[in-house]
Amino acid sequence: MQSLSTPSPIKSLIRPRSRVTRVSPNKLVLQCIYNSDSVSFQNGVGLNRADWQSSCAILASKVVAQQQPIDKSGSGGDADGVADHVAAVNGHKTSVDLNLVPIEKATSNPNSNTSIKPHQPQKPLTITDLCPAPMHGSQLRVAYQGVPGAYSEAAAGKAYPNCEAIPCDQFEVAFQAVELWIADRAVLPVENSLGGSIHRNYDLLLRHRLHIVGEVQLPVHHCLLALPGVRKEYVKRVISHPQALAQCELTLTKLGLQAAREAVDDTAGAAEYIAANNLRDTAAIASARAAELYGMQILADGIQDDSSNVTRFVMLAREPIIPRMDRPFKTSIVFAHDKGTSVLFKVLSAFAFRNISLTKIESRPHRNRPIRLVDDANVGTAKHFEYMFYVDFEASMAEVRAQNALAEVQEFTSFLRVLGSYPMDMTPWCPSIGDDDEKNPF
Ligand SMILES: O=C(O)C(=O)C[C@]1(C(=O)O)C=C[C@@H](O)C=C1
Repeated sequence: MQSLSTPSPIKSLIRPRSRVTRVSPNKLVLQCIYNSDSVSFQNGVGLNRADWQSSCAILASKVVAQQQPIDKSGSGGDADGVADHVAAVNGHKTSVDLNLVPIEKATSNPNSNTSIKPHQPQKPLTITDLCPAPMHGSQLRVAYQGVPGAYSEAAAGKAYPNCEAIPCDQFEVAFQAVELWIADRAVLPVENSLGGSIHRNYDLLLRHRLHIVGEVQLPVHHCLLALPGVRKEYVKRVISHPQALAQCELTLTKLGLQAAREAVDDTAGAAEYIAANNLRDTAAIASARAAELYGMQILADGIQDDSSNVTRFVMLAREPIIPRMDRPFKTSIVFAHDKGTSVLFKVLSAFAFRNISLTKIESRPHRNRPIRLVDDANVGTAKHFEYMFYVDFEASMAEVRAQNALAEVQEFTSFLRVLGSYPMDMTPWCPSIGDDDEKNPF
């Protein structure tokens, strides 16, 4: 991954949340080259960061004006029959546009670096052209939440080696950066083996229209950082991302720290904050890379409560990938039902009957209708909480059994969306260094 000299993250001033719309490929005017010191747009005009941010806001508002509403007629072209099926289940056949190479627009938009020059020979599209899967190219811009040194930055580098990692100050901004073509992908955490689900990202997956195109699992090895010369006994406060605090809770207690815990936006941001404010009574939980970047010393190494601490990140793109069957795939869906949780057993049985393993199930409040009143003449009125259910299962949407399972699920549910069908992260398991055999599992 290209190393960044600590650029500050994109702030949430980009624009209000994106509507269900799609920016067409010729809106690449929004593509910015984001450097550590200054940012220049494709036309070469140099800008400082403040200019860049306000330019983003202006450009963003232009894009909103130019965006086309989603074609609800179902006439959008999909890459093949499988993608057709996915889109149909999604209930929004809009996203895959075969016109990936805007040939006609080449002459009308000379500034666009994506247009094919008229004299270039035209190569036929191949399966790779249709698949916005990892390009491993140096130009791929990948949005993550946090500042350099955050685990999310490392996850972006693992998912897309040689990418240009773009820091964002909030998860939502990372979604927006992709929707606005400021970034090509976002890499965001969804769950940790100790801390559990990152609920915010589950909610955002539903509110935005990005597609999961991959996953990456990152072993998370935490360090306790303080300014050089600070001893453990001086530490009165430990600050970090809430997930990191949760992942180190037992060890912090064992270290005998008499310190209050305080949550901040990200682990590396905590280190940066201590360094910037010369806080000699405060320590951060963050990575060894954050220590290096912000001139901190490592007071304790490997302080996660379990050496096999791992965070799962999803890779998000504007377009889905075409599901395949030549390697293990996972599919993520979200569904709800008017009649509430009673449908859950039926839905899950659609997978069980086909021998499809579930790898994850999560429920979140149904934002549009959080409470359902159930009247019973004899007993009175009961209030049931309503949920959205998120399920990951081990099959590709290219498999008939997965298509049949989803067809059945669709019958049982009032809402169903396929968030993505994508290759499973099969990288060999390598837990953090350290032996936690003696640690209490509870
Ligand atoms: O704060 C960071 O460094 C992050 O990348 C965020 C985050 C998370 O949200 O879970 C990522 C991995 C670790 O689990 C701890 C924190």
